[in-house]
Amino acid sequence: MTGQTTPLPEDLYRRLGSLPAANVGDVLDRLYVAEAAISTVWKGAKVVGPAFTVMTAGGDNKLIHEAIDTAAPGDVLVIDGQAVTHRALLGDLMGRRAKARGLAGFVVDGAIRDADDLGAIGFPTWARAVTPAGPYRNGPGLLQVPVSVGRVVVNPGDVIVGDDDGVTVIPRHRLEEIVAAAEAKHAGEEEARARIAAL
Ligand SMILES: O=C([O-])CC(=O)C(=O)O
Ligand SMILES: [Mg+2]
Repeated sequence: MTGQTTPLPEDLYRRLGSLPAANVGDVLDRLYVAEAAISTVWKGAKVVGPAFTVMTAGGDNKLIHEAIDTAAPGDVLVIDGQAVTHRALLGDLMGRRAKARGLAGFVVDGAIRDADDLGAIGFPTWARAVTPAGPYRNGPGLLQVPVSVGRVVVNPGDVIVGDDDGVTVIPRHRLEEIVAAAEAKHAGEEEARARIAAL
């Protein structure tokens, strides 16, 4: 199955782009937040976009190459690498191809390499580990199936919100409700900041 993801309504990109992943997680009852090991490989990365999912055998990136070629602009590749960290599933060359295709970022339950170069090209990437050891490219793997990343189930089209704190996953059918609730939560925190500053 390689079905295309549905882009988000434009205003939701803007609204989610100004919300911390933490506040989005808060209004999901603090569930749907990838465990801490799934962390940004360069500081300042931020992503919002629909998940294009990849399940791959540990240490093998054959299906990630296919995903880079077939995902839609704006998609976040969410890669279930079985939490294997002794081989990097991708690096800056794949990041450059993904960026050239207009993809929005990588979230990898596995390892990556070339972390500094991914930062230099500004391609948002979260991963469990960084290692210089390269991948194999034999398969197997699957595209656009439910996957697990950082102990959270991600379905194709779920909405990924990633920042310096980590990655939160919004189930697609709850998108509008969760964005509105997270905005209220964020506004409440901004008020608290102002109150504290005035003490
Ligand atoms: O060699 C690979 O398959 C992964 C890699 O380092 C790159 O994409 O730069
Ligand atoms: Mg490389």
